[in-house]
Amino acid sequence: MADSVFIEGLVVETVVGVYDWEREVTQSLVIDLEMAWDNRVPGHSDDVADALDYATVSGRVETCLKALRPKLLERGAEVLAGILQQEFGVTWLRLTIRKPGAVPGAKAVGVHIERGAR
Ligand SMILES: Nc1nc2c(c(=O)[nH]1)N=C([C@H](O)[C@@H](O)CO)CN2
Repeated sequence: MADSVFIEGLVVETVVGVYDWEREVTQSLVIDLEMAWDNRVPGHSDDVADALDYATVSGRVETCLKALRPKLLERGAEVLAGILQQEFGVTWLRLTIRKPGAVPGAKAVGVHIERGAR
């Protein structure tokens, strides 16, 4: 089953970073997320209760990162993956967190993680 629900380019403003100055400001993170989901069920019922609601997930991602204020992008990614698996029942996910402007000369830097099995 190769179905999925995705979120692309979700911008979240939060405190993030390992350096002292970074703990005093907010910076933008850009989230891309793909989550395995059987879309046949909502495809037949036309009921959002059967779907993985990308609006609800987006809100949870934003709330989590704003509260977490991680030092490392890896920490943000790992915590988000756990929430998606435990709270939303996502069995497999691929998550990218980009930190635009973190390295002068690079468009963005960041991390990719993949967790679970399809
Ligand atoms: N693999 C990582 N490397 C670095 C991170 C990170 O989150 N993961 N963070 C920093 C600093 O916070 C940097 O973004 C400040 O510009 C450095 N390396």
